[in-house]
Amino acid sequence: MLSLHPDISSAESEIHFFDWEDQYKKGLQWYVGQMPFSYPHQLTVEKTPAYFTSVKVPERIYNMNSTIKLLLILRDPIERVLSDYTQVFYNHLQKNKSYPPVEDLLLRNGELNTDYKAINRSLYYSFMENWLSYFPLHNIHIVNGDYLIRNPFPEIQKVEKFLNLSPQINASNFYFNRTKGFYCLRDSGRERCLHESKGRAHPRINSFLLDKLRDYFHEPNKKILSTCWKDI
Ligand SMILES: Nc1ncnc2c1ncn2[C@@H]1O[C@H](COP(=O)(O)OS(=O)(=O)O)[C@@H](OP(=O)(O)O)[C@H]1O
Repeated sequence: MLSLHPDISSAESEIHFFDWEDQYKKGLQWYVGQMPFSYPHQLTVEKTPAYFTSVKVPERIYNMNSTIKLLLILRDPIERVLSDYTQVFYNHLQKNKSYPPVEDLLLRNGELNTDYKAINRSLYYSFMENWLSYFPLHNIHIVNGDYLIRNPFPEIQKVEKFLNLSPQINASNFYFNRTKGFYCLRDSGRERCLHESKGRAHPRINSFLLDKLRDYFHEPNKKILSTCWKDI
């Protein structure tokens, strides 16, 4: 979930991007609890994926700024489950710890293990309801994460429009990197892909588990699509 301070969003705004996770990795923990200062011409963006599923965060953000603009990237919930699993798997691997195969975690006695956190976190509508009790839908822009992977430019154009920014990014800012298997950014001759931990191959799952996941997410998917994502 990205939060944006809208009071300074104008065509002249420059984006000031702040990533708590990144600050943590760089060891700059003293920033925690305190947003960095930004200049009046800067549009401040903060990115914290864990906000979306937090029960307390919507109210806290509302109390800070009730007209804030929110960006939410959602992808096929099954892909999100597998992405979540893959991240945790590699985190364990880095610490030389083992992690069970995906089927062992997602299935219990032949049924979907709905207690597995990654499954719960993919029930988008259940979290969205809480956000919508504080923020109007028109202040939340949902980015289709699967489209973003396949063809990022149109998705970024929609984001610029939502933020009332004059178009600053164009199609030539993206190029497909065959080695990475994803689009990467090109700006003033400089090329940059997302970190190597993003875009790792997901485990292949058997059709039994896939069907269970499809069944489970069928109704919640319909709900989020019909209430929040009508233009897709
Ligand atoms: N251009 C490009 N390059 C690499 N990866 C891309 C790109 N665009 C979208 N993605 C998808 O973003 C997923 C990682 O985002 P995360 O949600 O894990 O990021 S974070 O939680 O905000 O840190 C990541 O998920 P995984 O594939 O599971 O790693 C990617 O599929």
